[in-house]
Amino acid sequence: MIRYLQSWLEWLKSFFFKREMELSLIGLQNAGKSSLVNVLTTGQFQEDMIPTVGFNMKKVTKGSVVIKMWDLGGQPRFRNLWERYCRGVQAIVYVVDSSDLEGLEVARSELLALMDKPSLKGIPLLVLGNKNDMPGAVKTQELIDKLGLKNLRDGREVCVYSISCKRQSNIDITLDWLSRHAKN
Ligand SMILES: Nc1nc2c(ncn2[C@@H]2O[C@H](COP(=O)(O)OP(=O)(O)OP(=O)(O)O)[C@@H](O)[C@H]2O)c(=O)[nH]1
Ligand SMILES: [Mg+2]
Repeated sequence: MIRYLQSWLEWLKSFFFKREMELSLIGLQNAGKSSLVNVLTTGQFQEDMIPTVGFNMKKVTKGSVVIKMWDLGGQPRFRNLWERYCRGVQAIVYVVDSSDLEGLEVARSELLALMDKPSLKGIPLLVLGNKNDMPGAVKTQELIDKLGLKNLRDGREVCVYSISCKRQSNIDITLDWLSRHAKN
């Protein structure tokens, strides 16, 4: 009876007291940022996506947490926006196409340059190796090495997951990680 009452109170609390978090999704063009936003907000994956021009904003609610997501364009001409949209967020989500070996080199240099900005010091980083459904996609450990993530762990929380928006694999742990980083 007490357990029932406790869970009911939890539910009531989550209904009335929502916490908000803001995050930015960045990464090269074609990595799957907008696909991830779609999967998180609608549960649907689409093959035919339109490249993001500038940025979009979407919200998703997980329990008592409202997650506000800035989805940035990854083409070279939009990358100068990344820093501005990462300032002050609770988490930065860096999406890479883990099946694009040539792209990983550029993904690495863009990420390291961004993480070097003093304005983004200490902001937790979640790296998502997307498209793990593709043949030849690199595994988590290889992604850590190829992106030079060990160099970033100094004073910043860094987490890496291998995901697929298409197969919707590891989307649940991604959402859990995000909601854990909401401000109290
Ligand atoms: N096989 C596979 N394809 C995916 C996956 N996620 C996304 N894609 C495809 O990758 C392409 C690019 O996806 P987007 O979500 O538009 O990529 P983006 O990172 O938002 O690209 P920009 O907006 O240009 O920065 C689309 O054709 C998607 O269908 C995945 O997990 N597996
Ligand atoms: Mg996009």
